Amino acid sequence: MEEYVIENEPYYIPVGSEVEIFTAAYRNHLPINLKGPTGCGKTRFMEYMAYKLKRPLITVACHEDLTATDLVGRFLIKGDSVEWNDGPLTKAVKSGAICYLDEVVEARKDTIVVIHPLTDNRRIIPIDKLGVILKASSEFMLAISYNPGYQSAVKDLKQSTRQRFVSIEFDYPPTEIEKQIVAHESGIDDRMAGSLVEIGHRIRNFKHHGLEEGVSTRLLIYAGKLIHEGIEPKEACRIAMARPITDNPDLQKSIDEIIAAILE
Ligand SMILES: Nc1ncnc2c1ncn2[C@@H]1O[C@H](COP(=O)(O)OP(=O)(O)OP(=O)(O)O)[C@@H](O)[C@H]1O
Repeated sequence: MEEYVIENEPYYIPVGSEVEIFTAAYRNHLPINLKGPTGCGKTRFMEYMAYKLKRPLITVACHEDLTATDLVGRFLIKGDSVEWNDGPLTKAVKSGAICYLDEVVEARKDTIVVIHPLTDNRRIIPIDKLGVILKASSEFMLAISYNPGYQSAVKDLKQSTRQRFVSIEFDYPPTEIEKQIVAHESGIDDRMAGSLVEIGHRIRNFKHHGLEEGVSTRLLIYAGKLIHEGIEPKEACRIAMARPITDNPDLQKSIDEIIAAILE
């Protein structure tokens, strides 16, 4: 399990009472759903909490081909024999790790059903292929993340799944905290970090004018890193912010204008 242990404290600035809420949920065996846009700090928060609670963290990036077998485990042929291999969820259940299913709506419906008996007071996982039912270690926790921005009728969590989790809502950090994060993570000075955050805010306002999602804290950090390496700031913002978030030339042009105005 050593590979899943987080040895050094991850850099994380709390933005509200999420640390206390997560801790209370953990102590009470409540599964947690982190809701929020991409790149706003959910994964970093999970790493931080796993470190604080001294639990290994097993992260699974969910996708549409992810099967229940991928999570639970499978038999693999090894030489002349067949060996059972625990999947990430089973590993976490046995060892008392925190299992984090990132972007859980991407997973197939039958995959999501596997987590149901683990998220009520039974806290069990049936392993059909072995004919056993495992009871989760008392330190085990299940967390999922979910981006409500991409919500569609086809890709949504069923109420029977949703109502098994307590939810913490995440959003881009408030201005002062986001500045601190961008400066810390990219190495640029506070003034430049302030400008990047301001550009970020202006771009986020476009969300109601055709932009699917605002620019993430992650992208602000990317822009900062490029600037720190010596890339001209306006160019860095264009390639780390304007280009990634939209292919629409009109929107890109408007964003380029914002960048030019702020980085005069
Ligand atoms: N409160 C915070 N404290 C410290 N760093 C933060 C915070 N919020 C965001 N960050 C920074 O933003 C970056 C992006 O966050 P993260 O990777 O956690 O996003 P995410 O919400 O998990 O995105 P996705 O849903 O796409 O996986 C992190 O690498 C981290 O540097």
